[in-house]
Amino acid sequence: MNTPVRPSLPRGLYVLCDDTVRPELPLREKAAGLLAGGARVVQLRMKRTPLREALAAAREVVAACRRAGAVCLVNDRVDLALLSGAHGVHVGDEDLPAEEARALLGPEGLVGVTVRGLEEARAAQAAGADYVGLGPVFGTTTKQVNAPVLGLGGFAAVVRTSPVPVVGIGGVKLENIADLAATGAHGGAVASDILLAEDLAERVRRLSAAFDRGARGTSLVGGDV
Ligand SMILES: Cc1ncc(COP(=O)(O)OP(=O)(O)O)c(N)n1
Ligand SMILES: Cc1nc(C(=O)O)sc1CCOP(=O)(O)O
Ligand SMILES: [Mg+2]
Repeated sequence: MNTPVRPSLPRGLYVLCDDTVRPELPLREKAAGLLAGGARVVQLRMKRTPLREALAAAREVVAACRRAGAVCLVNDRVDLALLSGAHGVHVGDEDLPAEEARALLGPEGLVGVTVRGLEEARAAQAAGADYVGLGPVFGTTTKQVNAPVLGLGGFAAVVRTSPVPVVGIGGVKLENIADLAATGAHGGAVASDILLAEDLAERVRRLSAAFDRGARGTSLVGGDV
């Protein structure tokens, strides 16, 4: 009998396909732009889309991601992740607990968990998380976050000792993603810096390249990004 294999979370740029940023642009068009730019990880974050529309959007975006070979995670909703055939889910304090998300998804689903520090990262691992989203690394206007800004130093300190891969989130942009990657972060999650760009695909390309450069230790601080 074959053991189900859980996909691994690709390292690098992690994009939020978000309905709160530039809400007039449909999610499927956002996803098309992100995938055209080579996005390898897409999180579908739907905060204002009615449930049935959200299910339809999830099915469309997951199918597009699968055709492009990208990993698609649904934010908050394990039910939508299961119904749409997504690769997994991302949950935080206001969502199902990580243990329950893991139980519902089974061993083959990816589970990401929001954390604010090292102790929470350890707890997330014990609860079955594959990775943690740690933030806010920088200030963000996309969401009101009730937690202090970590800054690059605070973020790096958690990355160094976290038992699970860490994706940085909150105010991650072209001018700071290489430095974020240079801390050893597994990924950099970006919403507004991409979704507000005129050319989403081009912004994805530039952010991915900057992350990869930073991860290789060749970040040019203040240089050509
Ligand atoms: C990669 C990643 N990290 C953190 C979050 C935040 O999740 P959560 O705390 O559940 O807040 P909402 O996104 O649901 O507002 C995330 N979405 N992605
Ligand atoms: C959805 C989200 N969660 C955060 C957290 O710290 O938990 S920060 C954030 C917003 C990310 O958007 P942007 O890239 O536009 O700053
Ligand atoms: Mg959530």
